[in-house]
Amino acid sequence: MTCIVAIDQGTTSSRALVFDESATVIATGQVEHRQHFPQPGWVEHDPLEIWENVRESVALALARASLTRHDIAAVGITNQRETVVAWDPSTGTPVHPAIVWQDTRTQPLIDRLTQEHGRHAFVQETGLPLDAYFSASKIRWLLDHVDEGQARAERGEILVGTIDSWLLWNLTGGPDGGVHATDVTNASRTLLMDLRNRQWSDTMLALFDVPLACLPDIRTSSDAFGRVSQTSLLREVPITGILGDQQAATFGQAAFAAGESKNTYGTGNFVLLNTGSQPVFSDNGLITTVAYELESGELAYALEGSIAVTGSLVQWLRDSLGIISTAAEVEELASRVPDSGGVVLVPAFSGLLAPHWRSDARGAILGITRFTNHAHIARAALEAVAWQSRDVLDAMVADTGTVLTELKVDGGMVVDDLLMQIQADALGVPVVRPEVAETTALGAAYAAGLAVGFWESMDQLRSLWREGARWEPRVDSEARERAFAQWHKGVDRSLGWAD
Ligand SMILES: Nc1ncnc2c1ncn2[C@@H]1O[C@H](COP(=O)(O)OP(=O)(O)O)[C@@H](O)[C@H]1O
Ligand SMILES: O=P(O)(O)OC[C@H](O)CO
Repeated sequence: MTCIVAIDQGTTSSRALVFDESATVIATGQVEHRQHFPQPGWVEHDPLEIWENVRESVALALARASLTRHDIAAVGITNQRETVVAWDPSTGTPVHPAIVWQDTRTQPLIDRLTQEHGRHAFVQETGLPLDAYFSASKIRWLLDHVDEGQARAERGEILVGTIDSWLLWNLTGGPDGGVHATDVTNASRTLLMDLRNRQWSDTMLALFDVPLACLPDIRTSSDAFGRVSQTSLLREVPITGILGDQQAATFGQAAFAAGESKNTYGTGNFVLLNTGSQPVFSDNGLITTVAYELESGELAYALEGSIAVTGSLVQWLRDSLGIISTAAEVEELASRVPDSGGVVLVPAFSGLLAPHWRSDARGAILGITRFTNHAHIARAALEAVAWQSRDVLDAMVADTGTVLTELKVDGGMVVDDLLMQIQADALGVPVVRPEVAETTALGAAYAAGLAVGFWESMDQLRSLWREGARWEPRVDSEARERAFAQWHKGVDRSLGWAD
């Protein structure tokens, strides 16, 4: 049997999935990595732990599928985006822990640049506002805090990249000829790429003083990136697909036409709307990004609403409040009550991203009475996931006039049937989950498979999409809008809390 391997390196775990030609998952391997919070607002990962976990998850998946490298036509990579790794190419040793997308340590630099230029000064160039979420300020911080960082980066003695580049370089041999490249979707999250020509922007490199010598080449998402090195289980297999995880999910959902969208529920939530071959800019707090570009010339941009805290809110209920012992228990706890009893939970743990973009917001639980119990808090947490998604989808409708008739969903949280019902109720349109909810990995597999002729066309990929489950809205519009207004009251209270 010939298959494709997709590596999905996410915020909480690394997965490897083996897909056959019908886009069915044959086997998976998954390994979680540690989250480091060395100071408030800081989030770090160990790049070597991630690389090791990727190797282990590939080994697990191949063993479970009883396959060897001879059965694998190509490898695709998809990854948590914006997270930055810097390493010494002579040894392959990271010069600092990875700075994760959620990390806000660079807020002072962003504040200074915003004062000087204005928050939206580079939106036409990059699609993005000046924000600590994106890679550029994290790269600047790394080069400032590593011994002789800037000088070594200028000489190419430090390489810098997002997680896809770190994995690609290691997979293709590391110090022995590793390829330093990235794809256009990952590059579009750095604040350093020119959105129109899809190459590093001189203006942005100068603004953040990032040397070109340390950065990867930007390639299309379905490209001949290199072959896996001799030391790997997958040796000689070509790596032919790379996409940032949210773009990969969009591709895996076959949202190939302008107006098609998806919402992925992972550590955070990310809604992407395909806007076609030209970038569309938002008046309502969304960002503009590249959805995909294929070697064949197919190019699509997207509007994106990025929500920082959704699945991680469930982790917080588990790890910090201790009101559940596994993530899955949130559904049972929340279903003990018919509603949140008037409680609104705004999970602005390090500010709010789309559509508010308020770094001064902080988390709030409002409306607590003597009647409130754990179940109400759990229910309010699920409602917060749904309302945050509604805020972003409303912004998309306002920006593009696209009418939402149903919402395609995927990601780790969509196994939660109660959450899916709450989401349908919050939107007033059906929520639809595909049979293969691992659309992130599937998108990377599709990109890799298209490049080697494993799949022939995007039409063929579209025909592989199969509906798995559907939730119809159950509340009337008056009740829905009343609850939504209550949510906004909570959001207003959370703003301006941090200095
Ligand atoms: N049954 C569940 N109900 C609600 N949330 C869940 C459930 N199972 C997992 N989660 C949440 O989903 C997230 C993991 O989703 P995943 O797509 O694997 O994330 P990532 O790609 O960001 O690593 C975790 O934050 C976890 O709290
Ligand atoms: O790893 P995930 O699924 O939480 O996705 C993270 C995003 O790519 C961050 O922008």
